[in-house]
Amino acid sequence: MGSQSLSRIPVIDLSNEELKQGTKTWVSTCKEIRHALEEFGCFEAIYSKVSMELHNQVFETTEELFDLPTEIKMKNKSSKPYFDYFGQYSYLPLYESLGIDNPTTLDSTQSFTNLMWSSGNDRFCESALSYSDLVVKLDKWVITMLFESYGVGRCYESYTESVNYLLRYFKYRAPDMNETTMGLTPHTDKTMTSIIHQNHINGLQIKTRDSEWIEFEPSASSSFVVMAGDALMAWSNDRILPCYHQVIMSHSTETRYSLGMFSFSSGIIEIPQELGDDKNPLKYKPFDHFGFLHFNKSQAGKKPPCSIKAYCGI
Ligand SMILES: O=C(O)CCC(=O)C(=O)O
Ligand SMILES: [Fe+2]
Repeated sequence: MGSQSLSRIPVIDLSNEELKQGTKTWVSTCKEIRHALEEFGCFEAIYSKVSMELHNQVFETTEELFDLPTEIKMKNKSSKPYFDYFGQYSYLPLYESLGIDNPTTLDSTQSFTNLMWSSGNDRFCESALSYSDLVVKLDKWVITMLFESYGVGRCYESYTESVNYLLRYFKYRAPDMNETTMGLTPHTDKTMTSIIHQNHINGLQIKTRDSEWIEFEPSASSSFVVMAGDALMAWSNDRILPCYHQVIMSHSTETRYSLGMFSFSSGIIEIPQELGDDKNPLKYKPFDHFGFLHFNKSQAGKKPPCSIKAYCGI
């Protein structure tokens, strides 16, 4: 494992109202996104549509959520793998997390809120909904530009029709003296994309291709880390490698709260023919994304070094 470095991941400003399809800025931003994902598996997006006020409201209500009794939080269950409550792990004592499936719909956000607070919590529900709406727009923007930069804009419609978003809330408390500082062990996400946003406490580290760990330091409160997941690697025929990351908490700091907007396809992901050629034939069969999540959680999925290749590699 390499040492921690001061270098940074690419920063791309996606706040620009002028960013219209077909303009010069649009074309150059498409290239920047593709380059960042191919070289780093991630980038920092500046996205000021999430205002300071919404940022504050989201993190205040996140704190209220984690302050609920554990048995209430454990009611967050799902038949989908990775969509339920995580926490109370002896090897990860700092970490806890909850998820809202389909967070851009009032029905889902409201039913999650009512499950957590039987007498309701309008502020939580409203901020979750407004936040999700904006971050899903950011994700769709990134996907549009990425698909376009590969000349496969035709795939965008069918992908977005089947996309299933999951909003996860994370808490990492500061470690006690002599306690592990590991917030989350090194991993890649099983998603197409993951968009992470945090409060003022750092901890997310990203591994570069040179095996250096970079600590993510947001440039602003409107900073988001956009990461490629394993499914995007397969979709891109290995042009994009997934972002390897971990969370490490330093001693004597406050609690870190973060939010992740995770994208999954509820259908079959087809690898665009255009992303293969004679030298690089397609390396993956069309695959069922949720089938992959189930495989990854099974005993068989834990053995291979790369579970997506084991699941649908050719
Ligand atoms: O909290 C973070 O910054 C990252 C969370 C994460 O990597 C995950 O849940 O997959
Ligand atoms: Fe992750």
